[in-house]
Amino acid sequence: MTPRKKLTGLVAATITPMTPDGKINLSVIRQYVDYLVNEQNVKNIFVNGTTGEGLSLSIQERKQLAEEWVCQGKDKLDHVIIHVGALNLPECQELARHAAAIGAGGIAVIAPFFFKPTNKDELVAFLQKVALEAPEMPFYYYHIPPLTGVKIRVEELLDGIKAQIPTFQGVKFSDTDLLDLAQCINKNETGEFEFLYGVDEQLLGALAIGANGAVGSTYNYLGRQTNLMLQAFAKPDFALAQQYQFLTGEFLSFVIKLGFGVAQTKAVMTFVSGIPMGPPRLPLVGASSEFIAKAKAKLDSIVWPNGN
Ligand SMILES: CC(=O)N[C@H](C=O)[C@@H](O)[C@H](O)[C@H](O)CO
Ligand SMILES: CC(=O)C(=O)O
Repeated sequence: MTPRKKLTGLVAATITPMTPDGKINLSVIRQYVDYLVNEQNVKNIFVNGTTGEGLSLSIQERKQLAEEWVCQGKDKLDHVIIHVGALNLPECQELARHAAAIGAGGIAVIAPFFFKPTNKDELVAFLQKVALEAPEMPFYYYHIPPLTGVKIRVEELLDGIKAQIPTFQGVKFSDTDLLDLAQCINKNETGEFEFLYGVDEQLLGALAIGANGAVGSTYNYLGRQTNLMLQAFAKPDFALAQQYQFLTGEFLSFVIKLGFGVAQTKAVMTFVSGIPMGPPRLPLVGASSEFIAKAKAKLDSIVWPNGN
């Protein structure tokens, strides 16, 4: 495998822009890439995941999106990771081969969540079959038990993983179990793997435990401020880092009380960036105008440290 730049810092879980009549809207992706790089200082993306409604898209749509993101991200983005998870193995494998063919920077796979793996060996067997289809691509396991219901601890999964999945590169860890994360990081003594945290509300806690970076939906529109939190943490200026986490948390706890998911994320990104993200796809339904007005007023009311 060719040497690659380590994946650290922020990764935006991209939204899938849609037209008012519900088709994927590739035409704004170029602008979206420029916005992330220039306005949010975010140079890594995670495509077709939860935020991207990846599991609500057809295989054809997922391929078109992956191609467009890779193409528009060329020479602008550092890492383009494509989520290729699905409920059936042949589709995962097809998407993995496709990601490799178009020159993506890595692939990620969620645990299948209709028929679920019941133990580590079953999960690894599934992941291995996908990884083998893209033998040159860094492979990430996407751990998101609140959505998959697959609660197999990542720490357990890591044992002997390299022997089974030689391309294994790390985990997108979207769970609040910081004990599991800590034990993963403790096992990763040589630093060969990357642990990217996925609960944006408590990233600072995960950084203290040793997470290498973060993948999340909020880095689409709060990437700039979260980058300042990462800088403050690295300095270290913990008081300043806490200020940023408290303030992003203030916004998130406000919108979570109103009901917050991918549909609302699309609306927030639309008013913050000015790029039309369009409606979500059923079963998700669009955010109400009341939600949008309240969320916008809340975000506008936040006073960031040093005016940043
Ligand atoms: C369930 C879900 O979508 N999780 C995202 C990433 O994994 C997060 O980025 C959240 O959207 C974010 O933490 C806001 O709750
Ligand atoms: C949030 C996240 O990482 C995803 O959309 O998959």
